[in-house]
Amino acid sequence: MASKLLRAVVLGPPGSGKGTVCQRIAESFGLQHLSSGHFLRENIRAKSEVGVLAKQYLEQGLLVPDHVITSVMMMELEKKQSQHWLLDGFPRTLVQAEALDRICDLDLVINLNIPFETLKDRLSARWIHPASGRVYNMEFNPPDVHGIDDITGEPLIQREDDKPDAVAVRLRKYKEAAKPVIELYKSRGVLHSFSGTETNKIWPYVYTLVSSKVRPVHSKEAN
Ligand SMILES: Nc1ccn([C@@H]2O[C@H](COP(=O)(O)OP(=O)(O)OP(=O)(O)O)[C@@H](O)[C@H]2O)c(=O)n1
Ligand SMILES: Nc1nc2c(ncn2[C@@H]2O[C@H](COP(=O)(O)OP(=O)(O)O)[C@@H](O)[C@H]2O)c(=O)[nH]1
Repeated sequence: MASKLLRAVVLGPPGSGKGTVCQRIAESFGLQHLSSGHFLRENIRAKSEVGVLAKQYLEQGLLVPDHVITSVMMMELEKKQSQHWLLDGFPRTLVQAEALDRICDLDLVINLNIPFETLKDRLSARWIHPASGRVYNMEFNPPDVHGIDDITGEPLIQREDDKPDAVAVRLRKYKEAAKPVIELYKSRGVLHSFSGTETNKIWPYVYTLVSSKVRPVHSKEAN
């Protein structure tokens, strides 16, 4: 199998399971999972310059300006040059995709196609542990103790932008912005789309696809 470092992206609307799928890929293949939303929320908590600027956009379910998120991601990617990585939530627009093009050639783009009603239901039941970015769902993967993070014992919160009004705006904006990005990757032959309402059913196909590019951490072959 090629030893080239994997450069992969997971695309999909809010609630489509990007974070869930990326976490599984990261664990199974030892890849770095880089979530743009998580970096932005960390900056907001730290009240950094980027965080202060980004806060107003996230609260309204809007995208932060391209140059802001691009500079955050380029800084993070620079630190990970010698590792396999997987991007979650970036690129979100054609301008962001073009910026990413300037620093790497993508090997794989995974596109999650999930019905609108399913997205709305999932987001209203999503709870997160803000410090780590761990994601729970009151039906799909509830915490051991209601409202409490399994690992740290700290309280879980619901994101402001998971409230119904913000969700509708986010989903509409996603469609508009993502269309040219999906077209670009399709035209390059790197796009792989997966449709369905359950992550557990999509996951085996994603696993097989990623296995064709990187060796799983726990496979017999790897031991
Ligand atoms: N390239 C990006 C990525 C994220 N965001 C902002 O960060 C928020 C949260 O991003 P993320 O965690 O990726 O969330 P969504 O995909 O919107 O939802 P999710 O966790 O639900 O993927 C977005 O709504 C948006 O305001 C952005 O402006 N530009
Ligand atoms: N009911 C259900 N919830 C899921 C499924 N897959 C993921 N989730 C939950 O749906 C929410 C959105 O998933 P997440 O991975 O955060 O999606 P993202 O917004 O695309 O990153 C989270 O609360 C997940 O725990 C699934 O197959 N069924």
